[in-house]
Amino acid sequence: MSANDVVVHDDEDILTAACAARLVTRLTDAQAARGSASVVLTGGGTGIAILEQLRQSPAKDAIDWSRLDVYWGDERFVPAGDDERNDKQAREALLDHVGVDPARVHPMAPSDGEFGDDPDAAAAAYAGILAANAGPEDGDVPAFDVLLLGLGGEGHVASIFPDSQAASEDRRRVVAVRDSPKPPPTRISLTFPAIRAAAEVWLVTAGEAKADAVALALGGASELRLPAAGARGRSRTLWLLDRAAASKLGGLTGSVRP
Ligand SMILES: O=C(O)[C@H](O)[C@@H](O)[C@H](O)[C@H](O)COP(=O)(O)O
Repeated sequence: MSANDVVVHDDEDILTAACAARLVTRLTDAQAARGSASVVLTGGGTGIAILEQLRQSPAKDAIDWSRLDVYWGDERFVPAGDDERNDKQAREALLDHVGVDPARVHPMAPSDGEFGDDPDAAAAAYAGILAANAGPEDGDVPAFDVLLLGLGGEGHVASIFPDSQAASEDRRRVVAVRDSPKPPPTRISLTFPAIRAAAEVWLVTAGEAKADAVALALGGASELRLPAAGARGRSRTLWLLDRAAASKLGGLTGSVRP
């Protein structure tokens, strides 16, 4: 497992702008090397702010959007047009404004879609989409170039909440989540085995309300109690924080191996 690299920025605006700039570099490098790239998006205020920063950046035109696969790490299981949908928010913030290939944008199913109100069927279908897009050496999940995660104050990532079934799932790559403590209650989420298929995992968060979770995760908390601790990329795990979120790290930045 990769060590945790920690980078701290002054405030949330600089954090999200710098993260958007990193995405340009990471995705253009992957496209130069292999012809295409893949990214896994997250919901939440910080995750969507990164996409807005990217939309506003002239450097976004360096990405060949038609050769990018877009996935989601989790989704709120609500109807297609609902403003709560992570994919709707991502489209409004960025995807509707760039030349993505609709066939390469892979949203999780809504609650009024082909699987009706059955999140287990929708989760299983998404696992099928991941498997269908995995390369010959990838197993059943693509080796995503970068997987973005926001962070909850109690340490959740994607829709993997503390002490939940999703946090201890070691077989299925995508699961339905019910009774989520963060509304809406029903969600679909990648599990740790799917998250860890990514080459790089970037945990991006801002604000004092996240400081305890950041310090505990980087201090070696268990992934069952504090799911952020279990989110690791194969070659890199990068924590991108603002000063407030990093305020309980005791100045610890750089490479941290709990
Ligand atoms: O759909 C969601 O709600 C998320 O994907 C969730 O994991 C989110 O990223 C965190 O809760 C952080 O959200 P904030 O950035 O708004 O704090």
